[in-house]
Amino acid sequence: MAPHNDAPSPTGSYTSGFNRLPSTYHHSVLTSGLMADHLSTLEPHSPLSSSFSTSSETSDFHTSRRRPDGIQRPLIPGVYVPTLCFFEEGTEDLDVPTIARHAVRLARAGVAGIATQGSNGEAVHLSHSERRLVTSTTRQALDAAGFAHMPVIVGCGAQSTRETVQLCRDAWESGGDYALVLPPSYYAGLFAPQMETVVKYFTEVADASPIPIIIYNFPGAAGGLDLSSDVIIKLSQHPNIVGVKLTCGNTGKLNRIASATRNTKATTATPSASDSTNPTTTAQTAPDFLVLAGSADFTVQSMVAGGHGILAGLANIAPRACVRTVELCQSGRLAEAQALQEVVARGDWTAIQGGVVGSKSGMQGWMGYGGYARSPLPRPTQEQARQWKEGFRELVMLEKSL
Ligand SMILES: N[C@@H](CC=O)C(=O)O
Repeated sequence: MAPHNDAPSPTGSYTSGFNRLPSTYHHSVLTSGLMADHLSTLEPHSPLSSSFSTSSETSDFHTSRRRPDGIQRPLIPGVYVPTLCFFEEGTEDLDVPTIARHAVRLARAGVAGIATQGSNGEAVHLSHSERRLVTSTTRQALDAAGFAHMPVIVGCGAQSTRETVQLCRDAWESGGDYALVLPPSYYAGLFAPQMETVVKYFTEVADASPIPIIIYNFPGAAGGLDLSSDVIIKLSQHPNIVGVKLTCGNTGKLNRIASATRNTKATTATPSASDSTNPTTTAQTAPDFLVLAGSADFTVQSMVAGGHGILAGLANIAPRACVRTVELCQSGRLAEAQALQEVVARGDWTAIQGGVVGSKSGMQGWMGYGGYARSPLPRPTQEQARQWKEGFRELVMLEKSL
């Protein structure tokens, strides 16, 4: 394998506010059965103000949010998996049964939630209608397997505010509960200084989105754009911005964000009684603002720094190892967590170097499914496939032992 540095990059790693909707959108959604094209309802928004809401607006945000299916899915601490997307080998069409099966496998392993169309989900390779199909397939598969309580996060970042809002609306209509939003970066050189353009973008998206926003800070996938703790803390005050995924790997930043956003409000997950396979045996507290590490290789560091878990691609391959590492941290057994973390971090180095190509190849080698990324990403040679499989060996052995 070619040498890489340790900086996360999409080339190597792959990688409700329902009550806050513009009134015309409320009306449009409620009268259209949720299925109409809502582009015509886009409206200009108020200019950015220094604070977003009063405490009374935010105090019952989680409990006031309602899905069309009536189920609330708070973001509890734990492991969230940005799922790989699967394609038929010859046609590169979506492999819908495998998408469904994979989501259920992860849910049964004890993860807290699923994220479609993250970097591992090849969002940039999918049309809008394919994105909707992946999300609705995931939602339906989880429901059918008894995981109706499990939140689905949907990657919705795009280069314009308009398209991002549309993707958020598509995500909501497809069954998504939260939108993971990477800032636009193609025209970053033209942005106003001091991140004003980025703050305005997130504010307008959050104002218009029918589902809450999770900020995705991944400089390697955003032309180097790295949101500071000041910017993220400011955005966290918006009632429809409820979390952050930090793939920047900056645990100092994570610590500042976790401490500034802690305990402004709390709610609890209340799994449905009919959810017979729900692994959550007791109600868990959902933080006001969910702070997640964006890679599995700094899970323990993040938990010690006040984080709530991870949203990490490696959990596609080793969900139990990731869940166990988080659980050990939660129960204060840090030496045991660290022992697992070392194996997880070594496995993640293979995932970081191989990205979606290497992760799919390793999954194919160990689990018998995975296939290939969409063209033009290369298909590994036999020798490369052997190397990707070998790179995950130690981690897969750990996974099988749990
Ligand atoms: N390394 C990351 C890449 C994306 O954020 C991951 O594990 O998902």
